[in-house]
Amino acid sequence: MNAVLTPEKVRDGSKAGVAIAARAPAGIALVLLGTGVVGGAFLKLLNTPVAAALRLVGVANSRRQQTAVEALADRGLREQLKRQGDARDDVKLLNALDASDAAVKVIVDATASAELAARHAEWLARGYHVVTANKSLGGGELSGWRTLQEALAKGAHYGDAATVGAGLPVLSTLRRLRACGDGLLTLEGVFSGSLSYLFNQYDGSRPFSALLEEARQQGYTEPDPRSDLSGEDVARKLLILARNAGFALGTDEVEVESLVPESLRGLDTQAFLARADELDAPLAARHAEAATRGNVLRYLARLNQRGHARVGLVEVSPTHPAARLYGTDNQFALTTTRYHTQPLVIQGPGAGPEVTAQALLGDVLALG
Ligand SMILES: NC(=O)C1=CN([C@@H]2O[C@H](COP(=O)(O)OP(=O)(O)OC[C@H]3O[C@@H](n4cnc5c(N)ncnc54)[C@H](OP(=O)(O)O)[C@@H]3O)[C@@H](O)[C@H]2O)C=CC1
Ligand SMILES: N[C@@H](CC=O)C(=O)O
Repeated sequence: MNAVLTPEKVRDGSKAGVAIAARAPAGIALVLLGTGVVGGAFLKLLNTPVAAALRLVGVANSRRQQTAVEALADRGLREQLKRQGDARDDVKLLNALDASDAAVKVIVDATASAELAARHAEWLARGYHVVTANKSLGGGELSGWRTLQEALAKGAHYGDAATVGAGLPVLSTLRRLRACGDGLLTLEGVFSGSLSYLFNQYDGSRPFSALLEEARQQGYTEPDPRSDLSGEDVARKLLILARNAGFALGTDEVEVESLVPESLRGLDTQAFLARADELDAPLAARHAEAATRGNVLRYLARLNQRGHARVGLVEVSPTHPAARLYGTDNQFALTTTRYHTQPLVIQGPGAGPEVTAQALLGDVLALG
């Protein structure tokens, strides 16, 4: 993420929402669910020339929504929505999409809501396209994944580039290899931008919780950072990749190591954040232990050839590829039937508002 677009600036809405709706003609009409870190950055992109053929006809946060043309064109749309707008009502929001004369109608999900993700397949079946940063369907229960596949088999489009690597070309590569008859053998790497940011920097000199707060401020973490620290978000990405490679894994088939102590698990998000310093001592001990052997800690995801999947904290030597990452770098090493001597490696920033919003925009534009 660059220095200009902090979540605070995204959250204050001053940078987003400039005359988005008032342009014509629109080839693609869309509604946006979620105006947080990613949704706010997406609104900014809608104001750039590449989005000229897109028409925003509705936008919603968790409490309010807006479908009025003048309001959607307001410079401070995102901020305005915090104070005013209609009560949340998906039916009314989708009516706005139906009322549009655009040939292509898209629902963009920039939330982390499992309830909304559970509706993706239904929306696809009704003829809308769905573009999502929300991993809860693709990386959730296998039954949901199967329902999604049924909807896709009928020709609907599901833009999910943002769900893995914040838009790094991982899913597209995997699908392309598969379409060419190449099979995934193993998959390994760092699939979390926030955990990468944390462990790339953590050397024991600053409390882990201070780094976590930095990651949160930069917009790298999930709305509740325990989704990252628990390994849940990494497990979702591993499931999305594995399923796209043909491994129909259930959520209970991924071994997940959580970094969240038992005492911090049952709290609401604010209470957890207030006690985040309780993460410090256990991680300092893990770090010191690894350091005695000259090693470092990295949170890795692995899928082996037998379909065994694990995500967790691993001690690696400083020469390990995952030990040489920077910032929010993700790393995906794909060993396949044709890339078997050396893996195909995809690496780059794997979290942050701008790259993630760009992944959403790319998926929307691909529908045109
Ligand atoms: N941050 C990143 O780097 C990346 C994030 N993602 C994914 O993007 C998604 C959003 O993340 P992020 O922007 O960081 O999260 P935020 O918490 O910043 O934003 C979430 C937004 O979703 C809104 N929301 C929640 N429930 C609903 C609902 N039922 N209807 C409409 N809006 C709702 C929230 O509303 P309110 O404002 O009222 O709280 C908020 O505006 C997550 O699924 C995340 O995994 C994916 C790749 C990278
Ligand atoms: N919280 C996630 C954001 C992208 O999915 C991460 O840290 O990778």
